[in-house]
Amino acid sequence: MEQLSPFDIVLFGGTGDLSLRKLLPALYRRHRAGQLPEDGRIIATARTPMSREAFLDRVHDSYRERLDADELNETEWRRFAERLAFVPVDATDSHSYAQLAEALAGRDGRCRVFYLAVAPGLFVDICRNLQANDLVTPRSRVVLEKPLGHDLASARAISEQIGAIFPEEAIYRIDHYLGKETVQNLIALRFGNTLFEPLWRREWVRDVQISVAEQVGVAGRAGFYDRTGALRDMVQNHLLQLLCIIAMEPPTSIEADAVRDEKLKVLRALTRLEGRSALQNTVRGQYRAGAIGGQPVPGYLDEDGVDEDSRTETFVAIKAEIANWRWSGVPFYLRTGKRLQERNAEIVVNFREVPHSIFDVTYGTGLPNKLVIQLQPDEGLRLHLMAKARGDQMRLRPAALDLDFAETFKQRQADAYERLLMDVLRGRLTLFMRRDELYAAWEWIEPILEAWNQAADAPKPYTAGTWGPAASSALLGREGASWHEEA
Ligand SMILES: NC(=O)C1=CN([C@@H]2O[C@H](COP(=O)(O)OP(=O)(O)OC[C@H]3O[C@@H](n4cnc5c(N)ncnc54)[C@H](OP(=O)(O)O)[C@@H]3O)[C@@H](O)[C@H]2O)C=CC1
Ligand SMILES: O=C1O[C@H](COP(=O)(O)O)[C@@H](O)[C@H](O)[C@H]1O
Repeated sequence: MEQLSPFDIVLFGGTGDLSLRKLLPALYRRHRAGQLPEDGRIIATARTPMSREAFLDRVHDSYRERLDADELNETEWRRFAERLAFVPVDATDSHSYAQLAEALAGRDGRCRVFYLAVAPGLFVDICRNLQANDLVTPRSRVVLEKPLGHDLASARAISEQIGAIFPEEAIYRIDHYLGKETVQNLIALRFGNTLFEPLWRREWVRDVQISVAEQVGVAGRAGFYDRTGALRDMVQNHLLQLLCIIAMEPPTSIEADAVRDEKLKVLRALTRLEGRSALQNTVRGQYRAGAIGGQPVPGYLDEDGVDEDSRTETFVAIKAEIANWRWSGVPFYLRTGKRLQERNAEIVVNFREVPHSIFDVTYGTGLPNKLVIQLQPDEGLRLHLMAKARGDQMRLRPAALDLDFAETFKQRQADAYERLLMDVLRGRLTLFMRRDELYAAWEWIEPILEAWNQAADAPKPYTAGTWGPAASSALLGREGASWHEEA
């Protein structure tokens, strides 16, 4: 295991939901695994003043709530707590950085990470105030949480202002989907094997489906979500990044820019959906009251903090196309939504039918060959094939080759944030978005948003606990396809 050099992580938003639920548990787990150097420190900041003891109590309480009993070892917790400090900072007030400057004094030579787990409206203020207080050292890095902007103009404004303070190679734009183990396995599958590459193209692939279904609703973030919607919250970042990994050309190496160059080409090759074509190739939905797992759930418009006339989409389905030699004419269907029937994220590559069948009878429906890459809740790969059914007749039936990662590797599955935080500390940018990728993603998303804004209709209602509006199935149905739904 590569040794990390001593570091100081300054966690802005250190008392927020993301820090308590994801970031601080991720750091604790890596501490427990012995992967953090002795002198790695974490300085949490937030606007509300509190003592270090009160902060530690809050973190400990949240660990008790969230970590498995066997993970929260009290001796390890006490050792981990020695790394933690708390300093109140009002991000918008340059004078309030004095105490932080004191905590960092004499530590300029160490790796310094500013993790901005705060609303993006504070990003520029924080970076400017860090600079004004001489806290940005040559070994500093800044981690930016999503959403990076609300549209192309705001993404550019944030990026340019932060880019005036931190060089591009010190900016880590997080997309936690890239930290998911299966997404990296997809890179391994594509570029560590010769098997798939000859088939990975328009001649053999009928369509690709990328689907991220959630059972949760707005989960206490209604204020943010109602201004954002599913297209900005999930498609602009997570789904487009998955699409890039699936569709990109083989990079020359696993180095950051080699991979990011290829992802950028995919984003730039996406056929623009605007005006009528945006309306024809997308479906927007909004959930109504229903039931999930037998429990009644309210409709979106009844959620606390949601405008009663809201037209915000909680579901999106899109037929996208990539205009290049490899993928021309292959639909990439994207789908994501809240309050759907199951929590399930998967990528399905549907291969074409055999050009001529020599068999009289086939069992099963759908295409005979598909590769299903399961991201969550379980991680795995399943290759669907046709095989002969037992018996005297030559009858085919579907069969599958299964690779269950948990079973195969028998190691604890690391949370995406663990991997990404370690990459920040190691200075590895491969799994982070570059500025031009961010712009290219917004350039594709923006015309869709404009078309929706100009459309007279509202998002199509769907009942919570279903797979979204009927129009989502119709989007594929009109081309003789259907969403992959495995029993
Ligand atoms: N929560 C999640 O699951 C995810 C969140 N994100 C992104 O991460 C960021 C943080 O989200 P989340 O943790 O949910 O937000 P929360 O509202 O839970 O937390 C916000 C944090 O920011 C601090 N803060 C707010 N204003 C200031 C200020 N003026 N100066 C200093 N600190 C301030 C708050 O401290 P105080 O209360 O003392 O003001 C609090 O610690 C957002 O950009 C969000 O979009 C991204 C993906 C998932
Ligand atoms: O970024 C976000 O992601 C989560 C879904 O992440 P997952 O790892 O649980 O699949 C989503 O719920 C949230 O709205 C969005 O901001």
